Amino acid sequence: MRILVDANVPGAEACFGPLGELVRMPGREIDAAALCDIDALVIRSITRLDAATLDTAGAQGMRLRFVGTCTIGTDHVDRAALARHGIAFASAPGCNAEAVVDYVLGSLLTLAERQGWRLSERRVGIVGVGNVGGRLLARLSAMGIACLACDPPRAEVEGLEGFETLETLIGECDVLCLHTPLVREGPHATHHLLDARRIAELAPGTLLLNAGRGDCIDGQALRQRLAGQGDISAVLDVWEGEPAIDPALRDLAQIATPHIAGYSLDGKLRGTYQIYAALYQHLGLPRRLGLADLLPPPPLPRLRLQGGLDPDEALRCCLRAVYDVRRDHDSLRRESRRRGMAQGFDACRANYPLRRELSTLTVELGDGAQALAPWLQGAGLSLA
Ligand SMILES: NC(=O)c1ccc[n+]([C@@H]2O[C@H](COP(=O)([O-])OP(=O)(O)OC[C@H]3O[C@@H](n4cnc5c(N)ncnc54)[C@H](O)[C@@H]3O)[C@@H](O)[C@H]2O)c1
Ligand SMILES: O=C(O)[C@H](O)[C@H](O)COP(=O)(O)O
Repeated sequence: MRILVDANVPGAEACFGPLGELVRMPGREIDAAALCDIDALVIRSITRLDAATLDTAGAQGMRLRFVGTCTIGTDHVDRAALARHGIAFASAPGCNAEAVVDYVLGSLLTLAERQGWRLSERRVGIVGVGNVGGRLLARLSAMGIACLACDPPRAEVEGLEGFETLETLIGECDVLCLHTPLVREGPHATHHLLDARRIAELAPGTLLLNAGRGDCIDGQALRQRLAGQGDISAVLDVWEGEPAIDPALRDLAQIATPHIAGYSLDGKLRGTYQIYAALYQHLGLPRRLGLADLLPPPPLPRLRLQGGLDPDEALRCCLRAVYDVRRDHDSLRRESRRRGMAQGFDACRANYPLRRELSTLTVELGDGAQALAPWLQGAGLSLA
């Protein structure tokens, strides 16, 4: 059996090596020709598998029978075309959701520090309350932070209680976090969900964060609002036109990162493992590995806090000990200036440094720090 795996999929040798010949390729280079002499394909979100690519490969005698994407998002794959060619498909729901929540908390605490506000005093609107948004809602609520949730597809099925409209969130929240998939058609389409009209409605002082998909925001309208009035802030991890993103928007965003919100080692290995499990099931083979076999111990397992820090400062210390979002902002700026936008964007992702999730850190609370326990635990830290 021949398996083609994106070069940016960790744990691939252990998971897929025993099945046969493993071929590695940069995800953006996987095209119809690459699909012709393989039996299984393991990708990430940068490989576009559209009908034209599959039809071209099909006409050349493709024998591909399984495609797995080690990602949450699936908008890069035409699932109907895969089905038409008789190819099984699996994705990795929720695999890196905790990492995205770490990213959101780190970004909010960084802007709180720069702009002089406290996280506990903000009201946060969450748009898209699935694996990512749901975990964000759970962590912020456990910290006692006021949240409003907007998820019309869920509200339709579960009832309106607990859900607000996007207009309410825009009118009432200081922070708006977008965690929606990219859906181009239908009653709940998310393409330009934040369009020019909604961007104009954001109150001065609003912080807009997008870690869903770039096309969920009209980037040109956001750039105009940031450049013109300069009275709102943006944290952007995802962009229209990746990897050749708009340099002006990058410069105007308070935090600008190269689609790495979910890039913890834990999240990536969970994704690999979910696809490993799906492929073995597809082949009717028993699994020999557990996720714990893939995950190394964290480099920083424990930290001790004494009294004296306020809650935001204490959480910032713990978060930055594990993951500092400012590093990713700086590396996008540096690499895109050095190599050009598209190559710099991809270089940051291909050479991404080791990052673990917040939950891998256990915090000991010393004298005077005990009162921080609910806040830190709510944020996702383990307490000794
Ligand atoms: N930046 C990153 O690194 C990163 C990492 C993981 C996921 N993502 C993106 O985030 C998206 C969400 O991830 P998830 O794991 O929470 O997915 P999910 O499918 O578990 O949840 C998505 C939620 O969005 C809701 N939704 C759909 N249309 C909506 C609309 N018009 N308005 C409001 N809500 C709507 C759905 O009902 C669902 O509850 C993914 O599809 C992916 O594109 C990005
Ligand atoms: O959908 C996802 O899971 C994320 O967007 C994913 O982490 C993005 O990483 P990529 O697949 O682009 O390497």
